[in-house]
Amino acid sequence: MNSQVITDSMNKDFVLAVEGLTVSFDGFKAVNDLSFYVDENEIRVIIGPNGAGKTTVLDLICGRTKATTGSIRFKERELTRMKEHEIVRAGVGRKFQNPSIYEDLTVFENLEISYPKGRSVPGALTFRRDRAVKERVQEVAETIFLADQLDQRAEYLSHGQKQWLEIGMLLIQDPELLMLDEPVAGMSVSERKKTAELLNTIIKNRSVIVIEHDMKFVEDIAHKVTVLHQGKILSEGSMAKVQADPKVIEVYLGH
Ligand SMILES: Nc1ncnc2c1ncn2[C@@H]1O[C@H](COP(=O)(O)OP(=O)(O)OP(=O)(O)O)[C@@H](O)[C@H]1O
Repeated sequence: MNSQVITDSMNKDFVLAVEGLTVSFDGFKAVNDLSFYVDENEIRVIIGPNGAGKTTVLDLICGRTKATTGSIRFKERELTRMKEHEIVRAGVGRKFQNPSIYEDLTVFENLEISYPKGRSVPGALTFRRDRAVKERVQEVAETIFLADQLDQRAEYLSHGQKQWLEIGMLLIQDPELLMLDEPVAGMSVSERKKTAELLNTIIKNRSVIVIEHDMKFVEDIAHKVTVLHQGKILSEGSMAKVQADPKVIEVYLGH
């Protein structure tokens, strides 16, 4: 263990601590002895060439794929020993590349059905719960720029709005760690800008991990960038640092 790892792992402020993480598919290590740490209120962007292991890292954190060895600590809990739904309940939200919204429901209904069922409302009377849900839906709709579209069926939203709605469906559960896989793919320039704004707003209460190929967008949001290559960290640090790293230029940015 090098001194950087020792210093990092002793700091209790990390929301997420990934250490020595490896997953082997029939002997092929898609993620290979990976360690990284995410702070509270941090936007971490993971970049790297196709097949670098980016999506597999998110799959491991959310419990969709089981680690072969290593540890994933989220606020003192060991995620590698937990099931996917337990990890969601512990406060980890994950958005996949393709939106999985309900096209035939309205924006309001999509958000409403994502409101956590077990969440207690003071006084727990039905009308109180209904009011709490409504207020929360309204609040989230404003954050995702869809407050004027609450009654619209999701199928009529633009591609970008559908992506925001899915982010809203995760936000309503108030995750402390939100993971997004290529959130601006297929978006217009103005939608990309608004998505950067959205991420910079929601970060106040949580940490976010984003996988992204759009370097302009990465520049707009990343507090720190982790560059993956062949399941390992090739480079890590500020956008300026990784952009100037000859290794990163050689395997990724120069292409
Ligand atoms: N379930 C699996 N079984 C076997 N191999 C897998 C599995 N999941 C991923 N892989 C392999 O692991 C490697 C990493 O894949 P991954 O999807 O994590 O890369 P990525 O960095 O997200 O790439 P991209 O930018 O193309 O999405 C690839 O070679 C992929 O084929």
